[in-house]
Amino acid sequence: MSDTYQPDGMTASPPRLEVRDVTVRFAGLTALDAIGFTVEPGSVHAVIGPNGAGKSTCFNVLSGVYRATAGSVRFGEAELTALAPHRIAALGVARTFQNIALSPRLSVRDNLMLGRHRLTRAGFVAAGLRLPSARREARLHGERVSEIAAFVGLAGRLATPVGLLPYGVQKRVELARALCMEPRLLLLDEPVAGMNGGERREMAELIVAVRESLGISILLVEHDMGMVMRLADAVTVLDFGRRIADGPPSEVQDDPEVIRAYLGAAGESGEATP
Ligand SMILES: Nc1ncnc2c1ncn2[C@@H]1O[C@H](COP(=O)(O)OP(=O)(O)OP(=O)(O)O)[C@@H](O)[C@H]1O
Repeated sequence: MSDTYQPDGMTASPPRLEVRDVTVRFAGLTALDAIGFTVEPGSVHAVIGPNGAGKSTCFNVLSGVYRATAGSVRFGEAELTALAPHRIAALGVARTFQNIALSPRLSVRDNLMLGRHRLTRAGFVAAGLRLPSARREARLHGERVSEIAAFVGLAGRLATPVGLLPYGVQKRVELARALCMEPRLLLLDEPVAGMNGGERREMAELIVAVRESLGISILLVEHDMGMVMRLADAVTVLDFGRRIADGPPSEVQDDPEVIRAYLGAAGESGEATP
């Protein structure tokens, strides 16, 4: 991994994310029931819970895809609950998806350039006419893309169409694309789902590198308990839309209610316990 990539000036110290009393109801079903937690600046915070606990709903509220029925989400001074996804992204909140959301026919470089879209100042017409200002801007974005690709270990793959890459590498491209938005808070939705052991270890190392080298706050939803316990500074546990535990991993994993929730889920679905 390269050490030349640094966050831009805006990312020097990320704001605190404060989720307070957030409720989401879907036609009679309460997917989130007045949940709250705080992501401290520069920390790795995990949201875990059995299937259907409300983890994805929580992510969708934070990124503006779902509107909360009640409650507030503050990112520094900004209230996120009333904002559209592109406005939230503009504040420096970037996300990856559970299922890869890249353009498989485009090269890694082109996918990463799409990640820089919100930072592009040259208008559509200037870019289309290839005016000098637009060319200069494209060159700077291209250099930044190269730095970020090197940071995540993709320098040699920039010209490769994403669809030809192994799954674990595609997940790294997704993370790189999110970094291309120069985020201050990164939302990672099951970053190691579907990966083999080696790919999981590499992704875990990359997440640590992002936190340590860039100081970006990271909020992740993850089923791999071993990874959560090793990586996270703090863990929030959801079950049936309620917050049942919140704290450092060492405390949360011994919490009787957490053990009960996971044992119950394992009894129904055969999933691993924490
Ligand atoms: N758009 C929606 N419309 C109706 N119900 C929904 C919607 N999205 C989620 N739900 C319901 O809300 C509850 C929480 O779902 P959610 O996907 O947030 O859980 P999860 O913890 O992410 O689960 P998993 O681990 O399986 O991804 C579930 O009962 C789900 O069926």
